[in-house]
Amino acid sequence: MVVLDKVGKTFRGRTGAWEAVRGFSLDLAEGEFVCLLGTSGCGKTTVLNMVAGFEAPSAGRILLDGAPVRGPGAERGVVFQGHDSLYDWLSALDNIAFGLRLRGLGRRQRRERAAHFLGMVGLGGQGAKHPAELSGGMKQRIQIARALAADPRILLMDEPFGALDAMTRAALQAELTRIWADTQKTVLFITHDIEEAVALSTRVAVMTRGPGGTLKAVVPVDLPFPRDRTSDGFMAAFRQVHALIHAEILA
Ligand SMILES: Nc1ncnc2c1ncn2[C@@H]1O[C@H](COP(=O)(O)OP(=O)(O)OP(=O)(O)O)[C@@H](O)[C@H]1O
Repeated sequence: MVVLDKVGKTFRGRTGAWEAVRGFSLDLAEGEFVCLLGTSGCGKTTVLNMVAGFEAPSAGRILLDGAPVRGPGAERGVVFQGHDSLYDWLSALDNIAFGLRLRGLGRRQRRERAAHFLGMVGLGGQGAKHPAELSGGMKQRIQIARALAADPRILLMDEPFGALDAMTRAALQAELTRIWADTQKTVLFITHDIEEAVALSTRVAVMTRGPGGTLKAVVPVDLPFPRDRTSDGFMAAFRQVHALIHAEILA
């Protein structure tokens, strides 16, 4: 479904050129949940932004259903870290419904659809609250609901749970697993957290450290959902990914 073929990205600015990503190749099949893991600054966000169509590769190509990505598109939904992208002056429900206007849905349909996804992220009945009245975890759920309501085939998530406390994070991980199982979306998910990557994904893609970050290894995680984090299989996958990352930290 998504093909990254020897993708590179060099940023050119006042301080000169910076090669963020080099020769990165990875294929995503429909319905897969792939976590992209790597040390800080290795180029994870740059890869995701290129798949999203926010940045153009400087080398290689990115294909979606066989056609080159030329910019953002409705079949790709993006969830960022933090919650700055919510509109403060709109209620939670209206934040979710906002993008649906572009899809030509009537007011009533938009609100019904928004309410459905509000329920899906566990916030049913709280749609009238404004962002200032919501906790960080709730705002993050609204962002996820908004992305899901637009019904993209591909979800691109850049450390969506990075700023959350451990308990909220675990709750949202469980919800995301359930939603993914229900909707069969294809997901590319960035995280720093090895346990999160092993808990959520069907494959963990580990990057080398930057500059010129590239794919180091892919670890398949062939364990049933929801995952038992204390099982031998989970521990074994964790150790495998940990060894790959640790080697990059020491490199
Ligand atoms: N617009 C830009 N202009 C110049 N350099 C950039 C730009 N965006 C990213 N970079 C550089 O590219 C490298 C990779 O950045 P990127 O944000 O992709 O890393 P990351 O792996 O997502 O990091 P983190 O885990 O810390 O968020 C960094 O060295 C960063 O400084």
